[in-house]
Amino acid sequence: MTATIIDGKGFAAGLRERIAGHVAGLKSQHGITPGLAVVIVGEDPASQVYVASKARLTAEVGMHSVKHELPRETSQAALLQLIDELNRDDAIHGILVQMPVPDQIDPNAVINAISPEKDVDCFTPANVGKLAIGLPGPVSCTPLGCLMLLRDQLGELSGKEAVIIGRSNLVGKPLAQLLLRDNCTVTMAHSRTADLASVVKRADIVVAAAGRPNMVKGDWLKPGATVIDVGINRVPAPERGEGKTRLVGDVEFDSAADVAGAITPVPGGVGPMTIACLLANTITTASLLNGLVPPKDLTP
Ligand SMILES: Nc1nc2c(c(=O)[nH]1)N[C@@H](CN(C=O)c1ccc(C(=O)N[C@@H](CCC(=O)O)C(=O)O)cc1)CN2
Repeated sequence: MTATIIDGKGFAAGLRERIAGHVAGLKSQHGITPGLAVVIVGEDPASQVYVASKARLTAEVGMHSVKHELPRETSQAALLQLIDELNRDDAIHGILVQMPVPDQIDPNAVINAISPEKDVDCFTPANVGKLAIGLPGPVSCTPLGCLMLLRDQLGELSGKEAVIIGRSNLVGKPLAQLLLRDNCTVTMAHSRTADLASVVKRADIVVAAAGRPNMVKGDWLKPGATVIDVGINRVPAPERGEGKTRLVGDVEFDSAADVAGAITPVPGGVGPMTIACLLANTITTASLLNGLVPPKDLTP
């Protein structure tokens, strides 16, 4: 293995320390305690873990942290009613509804119910539009985390060839906007891209966000490429015992690490950045809601 391992977990810890400093500043200089409400509907085990971490880390940086756990059978109307209350609650500056939601709830109805001013996921059409044209506002959490890691690793991104595999609203599309802003030449690849391996081969930056375990192989990569693996896939791990599982990314780590210049691991890469950037966005929305300029180090 020759690649540098990008320590997303460590970077996220440092980012949370800086965020704690900004929280202290907002409290002491402006009397504002940023508040984040996280909402989960149902008992999906992975979502429960993520939501518990979000609530705990929100409190750890000194913010007001609220968690709403609703039963699986909650109606859409009941969820929209809660969102409406949170929209009107002055102690809350950020609202996050954990995705996915159960089938009886339309995710678009949920997203559209959240006030764009408190939309810390950057899911609402208003904020997606602001991101596209570069206006201040929250930035999609996982893409912002990827951008921070890339800037930290490479310094200047201008002129780099970036290939993003996956065109989701959550990761692929917003990350393309951010990399374009940093003057990368961006190619969006997806399940219908012809000869994906040769498209990836020309990239200085490869972002794998396809949701397919171990899809990107080492021999697809340009030597020295920087690889950001957004995939979080739980696969069987019989070597650990019967019924055991382990997490893998969308990149075949061992073969990729022999060719790449730098690579994020799974776990410990992009995942922890997603939650740290959620906290960063809460500082951004708390600042904007109070007529303040958000801290430069938390925004793209
Ligand atoms: N409303 C939202 N829902 C979802 C989002 C989101 O950004 N907003 N993203 C994903 C899940 N996600 C955050 O909610 C998330 C995924 C993974 C991690 C993380 O830290 N992963 C660890 C491994 C954890 C494990 O052992 O399972 C890692 O990669 O090191 C954080 C957040 C879907 N829903």
